[in-house]
Amino acid sequence: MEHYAGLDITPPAYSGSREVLDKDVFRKSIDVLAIRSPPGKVGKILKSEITRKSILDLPRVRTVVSNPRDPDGDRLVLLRASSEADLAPSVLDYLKVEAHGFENFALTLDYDYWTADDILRSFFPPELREGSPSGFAIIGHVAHLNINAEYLPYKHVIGQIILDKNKRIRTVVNKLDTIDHQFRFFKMELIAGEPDYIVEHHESNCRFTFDFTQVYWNSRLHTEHDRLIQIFQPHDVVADVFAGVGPFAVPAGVKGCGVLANDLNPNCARYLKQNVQDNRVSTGVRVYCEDGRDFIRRAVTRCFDEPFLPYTGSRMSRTQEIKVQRRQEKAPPAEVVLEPRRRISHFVMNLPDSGITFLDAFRGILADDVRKLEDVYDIMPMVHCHCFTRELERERAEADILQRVSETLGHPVGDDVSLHLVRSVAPGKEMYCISFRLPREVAFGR
Ligand SMILES: C[S@@+](CC[C@H](N)C(=O)[O-])C[C@H]1O[C@@H](n2cnc3c(N)ncnc32)[C@H](O)[C@@H]1O
Repeated sequence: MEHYAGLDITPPAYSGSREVLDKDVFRKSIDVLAIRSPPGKVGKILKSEITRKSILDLPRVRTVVSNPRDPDGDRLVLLRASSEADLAPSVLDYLKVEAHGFENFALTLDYDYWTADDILRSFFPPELREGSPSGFAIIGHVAHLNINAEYLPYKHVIGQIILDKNKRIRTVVNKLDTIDHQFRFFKMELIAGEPDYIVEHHESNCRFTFDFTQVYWNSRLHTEHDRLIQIFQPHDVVADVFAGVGPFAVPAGVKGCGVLANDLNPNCARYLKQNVQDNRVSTGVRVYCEDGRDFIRRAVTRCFDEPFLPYTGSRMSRTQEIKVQRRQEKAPPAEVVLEPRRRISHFVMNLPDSGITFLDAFRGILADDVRKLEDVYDIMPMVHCHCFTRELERERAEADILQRVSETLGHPVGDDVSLHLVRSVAPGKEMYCISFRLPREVAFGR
């Protein structure tokens, strides 16, 4: 309970219906001490070091109001006090000189004043007050909650409060237990607002549009997306095996990378294409919709046979690119030799549940009798593979992941390897990203 020198600034205990929120119950009148001040002196009183800490300072509440009994006369400056006894002697002495005396003022706080947390705590029966479900993820205009079973009877009220208290939110959904096992998106139920699930979400300075009911999106991964995007150099080619709607692929394209982006979910591929267009990276980002294993096997040939245009430091339109290409074919500039990009520098594999099991697809991807891939792949690609582990202790987690990776590759990973703890996804379950250089023995092996 928050006390302001005798003032009880807490919402009233809820006494209305538990099915439908009765907003009137949250109206509360608080007797506040005020001083009468001539309009010309209000500024001085507000700024005074002596009174500063005694002035009422509540969010969204006006501190200086007109006197209901004398609207054209003195102003009322509201204090953090219910009576003169709450004020320090120095403050009383100062105000006796500067102001025209004290007055009681009935301050009304209502539903609009209280925060979502205040209202939820007041609304729930005492046994549910701790840990009330006010946390949610925001994806575009959608608030996404994961409500615990004991709060489910109140889900519509919870949704209503979140909707009322967050102006950007138009739709509130609760995650249901069922997950689409292949494409990793959750079933959800509408608990308040409009049934509009097509969101426009911003991440890594890019705009993403997608239907939140049909594709995977997790805002908690944004630092992981940014981390890998920072590792990519603008001249790199990146193959994103499980690209979703493009949180790695699109920003990488914006950075200048050539990107082969793939997702087996046709809805992902559809929105990925749209996001590529909306962020104007169509020339650098190519979209595929196939199984990750096939995509890994085809990526090298695709990049070799249809290389990405050289990185020139700027994003170009298709027409500009063609012009540059023609110019280079005719007379490449003597000082800067811009090579078409035929080599994949990074594979990204964010499907933590089963990503490691796809690593066998790398066996022999560079064993090609026709194309001279040894010359192009003087530097081997890095593979960034996300995965889960039940091992919570760092050394054991690393050993567990390394063992599974080596087993599926059929070869130990070399020295160029690092592991990054992405986040704890559940009690006893951590998400890691293992980054390793693809061993030559694996890629060139028959
Ligand atoms: C965990 S999500 C990651 C999406 C995105 N990369 C991100 O970071 O938000 C995994 C993605 O892999 C896709 N997927 C699942 N199985 C696949 C497969 N066999 N081949 C290709 N994509 C697959 C899913 O549709 C989903 O979009």
